[in-house]
Amino acid sequence: MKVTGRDVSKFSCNLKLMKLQNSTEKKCTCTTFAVPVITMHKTPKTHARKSPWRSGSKICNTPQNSPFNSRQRSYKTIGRERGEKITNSCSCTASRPEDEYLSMPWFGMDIGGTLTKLVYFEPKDITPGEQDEEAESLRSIRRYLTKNSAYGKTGHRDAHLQMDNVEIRKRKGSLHFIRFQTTDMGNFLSLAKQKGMAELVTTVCATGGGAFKFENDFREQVNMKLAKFDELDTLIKGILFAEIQNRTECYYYENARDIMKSEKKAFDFSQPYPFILVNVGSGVSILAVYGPDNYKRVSGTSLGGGTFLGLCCLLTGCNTFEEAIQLATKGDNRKVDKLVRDIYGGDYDRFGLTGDLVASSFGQMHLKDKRSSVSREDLANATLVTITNNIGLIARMCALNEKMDKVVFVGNFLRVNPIAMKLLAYAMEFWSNGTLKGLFLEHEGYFGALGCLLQFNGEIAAALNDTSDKCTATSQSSTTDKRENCMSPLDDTSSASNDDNSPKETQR
Ligand SMILES: Nc1ncnc2c1ncn2[C@@H]1O[C@H](COP(=O)(O)OP(=O)(O)O)[C@@H](O)[C@H]1O
Ligand SMILES: CC(C)(COP(=O)(O)O)[C@@H](O)C(=O)NCCC(=O)O
Repeated sequence: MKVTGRDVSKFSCNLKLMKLQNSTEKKCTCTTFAVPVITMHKTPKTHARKSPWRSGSKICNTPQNSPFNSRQRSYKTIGRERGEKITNSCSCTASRPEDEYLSMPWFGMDIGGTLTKLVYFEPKDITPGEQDEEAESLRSIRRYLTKNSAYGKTGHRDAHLQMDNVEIRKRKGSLHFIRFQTTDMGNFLSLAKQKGMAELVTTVCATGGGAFKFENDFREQVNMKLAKFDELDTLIKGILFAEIQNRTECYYYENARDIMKSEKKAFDFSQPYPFILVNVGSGVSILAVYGPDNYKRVSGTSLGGGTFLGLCCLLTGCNTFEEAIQLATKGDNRKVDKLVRDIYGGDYDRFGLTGDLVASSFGQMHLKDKRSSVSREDLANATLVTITNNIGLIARMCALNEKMDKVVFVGNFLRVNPIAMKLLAYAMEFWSNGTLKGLFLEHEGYFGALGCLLQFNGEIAAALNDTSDKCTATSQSSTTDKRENCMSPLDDTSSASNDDNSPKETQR
């Protein structure tokens, strides 16, 4: 699946910079600076674009050894090129990371508990003039990232997820989706250094727990600062952006109640709200989403993708997620689990529990003879079914509690994992008597990184000023009161809809 972009000009997004890395102001003597994102939307379409990634021209007299001078493109130049408002002011400081984001390469990074996800924007509208002026290291990074599909020990580019014809900050290009094991961060940093990234990039937009954990490593090893964004904020922004870009981003399983026959079908997710969002990463976070900047974290469980992989490795001796899934595909959980029929001899009719339902996960494994007859494949399958059913159950309870009828599952646990997706689709539909729908998204685990990259999108940031969403708070809680718990204060419209908990559609 290669994705060709749709018009995203109406997309609005409100990412919050969690903590500005460079809190010490770097004084400069410049007299002008560009207001980088605020006025982007006022740029006339006809405005001539010049080379946006030329490096070297300086405006701020920052110290020689500062990462803000030689590696950064002039703010003034950037502003003029992009038609941004040039403000006469002496208050220019180099402490605003948003200024630095303007220079290419553009990345968004989600450093998760298991995998690091990197989304890279490759400009495709480079003019010959720009090409001449482009720094060689920038060109070679672009070539390296886009021509290869494997990097270092564990890096992979998911070429099938590439998004073409995407417009970000008035640049047309492609988005590339790259992942590597978070445990391989040391190698990634060495590679980044070796490829000259450290000379070009001063600030990386990052999310996920690793944005905090590895902050010092980035600074010390490659002299890069991390501009940190909340992983749940960026997750939602990334999802909304991908949905707008890609008509077939969202899908469901038709005939979900018959797992053998259920089939993937596109779902129109253009009117998404409200919905339950289940992010199955190493662990699981469950959100109730009411609007682009209006959500709360309603639940979570530590029994997630990491649990599946960990238990599978323990039980089967496998070493990779792909191997675990392959084993699970060939196995049969019924040899491991205790079914209703193993206990009742058939169905438990009174409460609608059919005989083939799992009554007790791994419930046969206390018996020596049963233990000796199960295969690695059966154990892998039972592990997958156990973890997936548990996630499905919690998600369904959350949907019931929030009175929502759509449950969107994301996260890399679903990667190459149709068994889990079909089981989740089944669980949503069957246990709700058809009132709940399980939905899935093609870019599975990349939304956090994508949401981070969208910081580069001038239109989106500019839309912040116009949008009726007035959510600005950054606190997060997991209590059940929506008002207290909401990530952002609600404006009148959204609070009205919030009072009514019914799963009605909210216009985007
Ligand atoms: N190549 C892989 N290596 C390790 N885990 C993988 C891989 N592909 C999918 N997974 C699954 O995805 C989970 C991580 O999902 P992800 O959304 O990236 O979460 P996190 O942000 O916590 O790393 C793993 O726990 C595992 O179940
Ligand atoms: C701590 C996390 C948000 C980290 O995200 P992840 O890297 O797992 O995607 C997630 O693992 C989680 O929500 N765990 C469950 C915690 C709980 O509610 O019990």
